[in-house]
Amino acid sequence: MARAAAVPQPVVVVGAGMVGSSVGCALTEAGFRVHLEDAVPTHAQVAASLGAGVAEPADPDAVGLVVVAVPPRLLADVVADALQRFPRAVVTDVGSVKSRPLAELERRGVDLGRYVGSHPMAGSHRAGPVAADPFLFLDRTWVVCEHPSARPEAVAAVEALVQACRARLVRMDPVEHDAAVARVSHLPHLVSSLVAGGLTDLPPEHLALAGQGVRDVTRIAGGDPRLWEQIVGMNADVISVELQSLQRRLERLREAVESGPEALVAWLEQGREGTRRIPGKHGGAHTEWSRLVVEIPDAPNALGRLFTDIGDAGLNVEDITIEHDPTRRVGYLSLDVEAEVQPTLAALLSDAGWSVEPATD
Ligand SMILES: NC(=O)c1ccc[n+]([C@@H]2O[C@H](COP(=O)([O-])OP(=O)(O)OC[C@H]3O[C@@H](n4cnc5c(N)ncnc54)[C@H](O)[C@@H]3O)[C@@H](O)[C@H]2O)c1
Ligand SMILES: O=C(O)C(=O)C[C@]1(C(=O)O)C=C[C@@H](O)C=C1
Repeated sequence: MARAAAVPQPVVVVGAGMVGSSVGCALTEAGFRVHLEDAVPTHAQVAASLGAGVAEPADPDAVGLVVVAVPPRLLADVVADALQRFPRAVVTDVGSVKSRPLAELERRGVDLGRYVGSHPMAGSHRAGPVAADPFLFLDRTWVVCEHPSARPEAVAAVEALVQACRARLVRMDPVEHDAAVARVSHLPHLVSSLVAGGLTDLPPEHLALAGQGVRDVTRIAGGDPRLWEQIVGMNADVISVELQSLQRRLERLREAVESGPEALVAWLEQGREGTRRIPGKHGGAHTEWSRLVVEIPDAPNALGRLFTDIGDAGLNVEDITIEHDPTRRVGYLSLDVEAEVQPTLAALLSDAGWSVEPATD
């Protein structure tokens, strides 16, 4: 694989959890030397065993780049410590909030010439090194938050990191970043938690009716509460204003529900318009895929045979998800494809003996 220019090596990742290990895997895959550190030594060892780098310490004077991937409230401490321990290294962090850690470092009078914060807009509700994914950042947005004291070579090194992880670089000032993520990441998480929390007192026979809709709305609520408390707490001022605005909109929504179809349709239209304004996951225009669901029998190599048949069809599959039916010994593979491709792929897979259904969700 081609090596991206100018990531200063070796790289140290401090915090070998989900994001840190994924950075380690992506950089190792791209040919860079990575050393892993974690307050919990087994995390660094597990990450190393998954291909994220080595768990041995680096020579501090030789280190070119440090990527800090610890929980948000620890960012300022760990960044300050890294700037001291690695005297020649550029230091970045991947924290979900950018203004508060920077302000804290400035307040302490730390020389920030070698520090530039950043934030990959890719993640998961899973935590720890076992969730490491070398492709986590592929074509995803990664924000680099320059600040007035940052040296140009430090900015260039962090931008090279983004490139090496094959992400899409976006430059943004830390305050604007925090305002943007409050609306596109933090508020959605809180609303997801609110909806999911409302399910806890439902009787099992009502929960048995749960379809894909509630699963889509609540997936992110499965994230680590200790991590999300820190993300939300570090951006609380902005999020508080967002919540007040949500509260007013909820009140108007209630009035619309009570007042009849016209007003409610306007709300639902606006919601649909919002979904269309979200760019595709990989930065392209929003696309509505058509979905096919294929039943996978509980038989040796069934999945392997299915992938071979999909490959033989020669058609582009945009996304896949696999689910298991706990009551029958089968799984379901959902294939997202362009609408015009769906009937052809359905016919080819049916001809190959698969049970195929179109899906509307
Ligand atoms: N979860 C996401 O989807 C996501 C996405 C982008 C960015 N982030 C940000 O990335 C950072 C890490 O999040 P994560 O999801 O990887 O969490 P995680 O819990 O999977 O990993 C955090 C790791 O940091 C380690 N750690 C804690 N204190 C430490 C210290 N003082 N020194 C060294 N290691 C220490 C923990 O042991 C753990 O292995 C957070 O700042 C988060 O805001 C998270
Ligand atoms: O995919 C998820 O599970 C996420 O929540 C990832 C997500 C987000 O997109 O909001 C969450 C927090 C991070 O700071 C960046 C990315």
